Amino acid sequence: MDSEDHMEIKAEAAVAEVIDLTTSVHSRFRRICVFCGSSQGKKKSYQDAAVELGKELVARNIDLVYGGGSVGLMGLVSRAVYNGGRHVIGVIPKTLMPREITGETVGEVKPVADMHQRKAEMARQSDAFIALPGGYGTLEELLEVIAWAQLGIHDKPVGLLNVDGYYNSLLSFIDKAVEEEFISPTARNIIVLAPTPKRTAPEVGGVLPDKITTTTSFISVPAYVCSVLAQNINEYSPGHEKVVPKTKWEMEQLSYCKTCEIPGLKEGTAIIEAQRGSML
Ligand SMILES: C/C(=C\CNc1ncnc2c1ncn2[C@@H]1O[C@H](COP(=O)(O)O)[C@@H](O)[C@H]1O)CO
Repeated sequence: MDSEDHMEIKAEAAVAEVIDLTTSVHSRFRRICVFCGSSQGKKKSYQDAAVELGKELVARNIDLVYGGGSVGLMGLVSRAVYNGGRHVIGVIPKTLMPREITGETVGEVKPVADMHQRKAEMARQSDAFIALPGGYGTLEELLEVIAWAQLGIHDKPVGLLNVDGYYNSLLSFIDKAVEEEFISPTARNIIVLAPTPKRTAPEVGGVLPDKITTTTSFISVPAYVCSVLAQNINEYSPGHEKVVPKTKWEMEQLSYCKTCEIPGLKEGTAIIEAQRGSML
């Protein structure tokens, strides 16, 4: 047995131990919203991470909120949670509902009018967010919940599962924005953690780092990373300053009456969306 094999066995034992420990951990979250690709991505590690994240949620008795459908990583994570016996809520805009677009959704389907409502509903339903690799849709969803956290619209943790360094360039960009003083250093920490699973980490051999940082290296075992991610978002408390307190959003969210179903209101009249702030 060469030293690499030996290392791998040690790491697998460590993973087993971590999973064992975490299955008995009770999360403060009941539901987590996962943003991820409607495609599966090129590397198997992306797909493995989706399945492992789903299993980790099950192990922690956490239900899933996601964008509905069975395509890509969305399908993998939702089936892993559903097959593990947890509740799955898929929030789908009516226009995406035809089966040939999204595939067969497992669990509960919440139809919504459009993409804006979908994001609001996914946020309302969840206690935390985790992004896996994905494309434009995932990026948009991820950046919106980060921006909302910065503004104080919600104070829910946002986790990033940086599988195989997929998000390294985004993280470098964010670091650049901090350096150039467009993002405050404290707002940088809205992203709870960014593990980089990499098969290069003898230092991991059975030892759990307290916190994962962007530079932490990992043996490429998504289960381990998912487990630590779940633990770290569980411990998150917002450290950044809030521009507008949540209570103010609750008071001042405006929307415009489109259907005019409210007696005495003219179509297009601004109304206070009383529910919205309290939903988030
Ligand atoms: C256009 C494609 C598939 C369409 N099917 C989708 N079904 C449900 N939700 C979707 C779909 N495509 C995008 N989404 C949402 O965006 C996120 C993923 O987008 P990405 O661009 O693939 O990262 C996902 O979280 C959904 O909310 C074929 O791609």
